[in-house]
Amino acid sequence: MGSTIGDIGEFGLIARVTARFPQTENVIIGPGDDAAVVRAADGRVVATTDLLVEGQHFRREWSGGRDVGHKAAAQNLADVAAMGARPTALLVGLAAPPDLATAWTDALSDGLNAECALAGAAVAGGDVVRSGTLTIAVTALGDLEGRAPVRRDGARPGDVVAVCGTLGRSAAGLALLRAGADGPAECLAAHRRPRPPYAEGPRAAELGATAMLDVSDGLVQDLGHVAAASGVSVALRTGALPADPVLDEAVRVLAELGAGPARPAEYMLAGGEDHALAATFPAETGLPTGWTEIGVVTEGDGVTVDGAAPVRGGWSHFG
Ligand SMILES: Nc1ncnc2c1ncn2[C@@H]1O[C@H](COP(=O)(O)OP(=O)(O)OP(=O)(O)O)[C@@H](O)[C@H]1O
Ligand SMILES: Cc1ncc(C[n+]2csc(CCOP(=O)(O)O)c2C)c(N)n1
Ligand SMILES: [Mg+2]
Ligand SMILES: [Mg+2]
Ligand SMILES: [Mg+2]
Repeated sequence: MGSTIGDIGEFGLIARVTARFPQTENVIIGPGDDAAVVRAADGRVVATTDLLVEGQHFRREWSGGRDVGHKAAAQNLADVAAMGARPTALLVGLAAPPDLATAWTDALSDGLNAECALAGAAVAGGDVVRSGTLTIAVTALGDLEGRAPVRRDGARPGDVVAVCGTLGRSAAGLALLRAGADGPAECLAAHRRPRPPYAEGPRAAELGATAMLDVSDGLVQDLGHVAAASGVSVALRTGALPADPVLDEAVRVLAELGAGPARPAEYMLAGGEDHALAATFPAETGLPTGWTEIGVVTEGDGVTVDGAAPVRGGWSHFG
């Protein structure tokens, strides 16, 4: 039998957790004092927070500690990137039952580290408390490095709407896990460890993106926030969505199991948690390489798909 966090206690757990986090040049003072001190070349700090709650965002039978670490970091680092900023540091709150294995928290820390490394960030501090519900609450900080933040309210009629990153794979992965399927592996991996294109956030900002966000709840729903904040309409074309043979295969597997929507586009339009970046660019700017044009900004309100109001929505926690 391995040890549990109840065996080693709060300060044992803090020592164990913090020993796993590397120091980076962004973090001037890391874990061990009352607060961290994080470098921001810019004088402004981008800050964002998102929680992962067992049962709501992950299940321990479907995701290991390392997966949850990757996902907790990714969903926050993606929000920093979506402002056009470079992630610098994470603060990690862990609420956990005392019988949680230390092997699980070690794996969580390793997953946090590995995902942070992909974005150039590091864990700079956090908190641990006892709780019946396993919860990971992450705050991410970022540096705009002199750039203007890319908000949700800057889309203008005539702009091009584009995405970078996968769409629908995470939702398909979750549906596959629910249906007891063991592949396509890329979809299961997308649910367990989303791969946001971090570097594309600052790049899109430099290239003049007028609005940007990461797709957490579903493309249509999230672009609805851009439309509302900007006072415009977003017109999407399903034919322009990036082709994804892996998603096509997942939908075939799900259809055989009698599970899930029939068309890949439905996963791409309504599936959350891929943390792709969606942005609007002035038509004359052109798109950065690696981005796919999926629609245009027009006068009006709301999001349309192929000229009509979409039927299926995205994720909402409270119905
Ligand atoms: N409890 C809260 N107190 C203050 N602000 C909040 C609270 N919850 C959300 N917000 C703010 O509301 C805005 C929208 O939050 P939301 O969580 O939907 O965005 P997101 O983090 O990009 O998406 P997601 O959580 O789906 O990844 C953000 O600016 C967020 O900081
Ligand atoms: C076990 C389990 N059940 C359901 C889901 C699906 N899910 C949960 S939250 C969310 C949207 C983003 O959340 P937030 O807005 O909190 O960032 C989605 C698509 C999951 N991942 N795991
Ligand atoms: Mg949030
Ligand atoms: Mg977001
Ligand atoms: Mg959400």
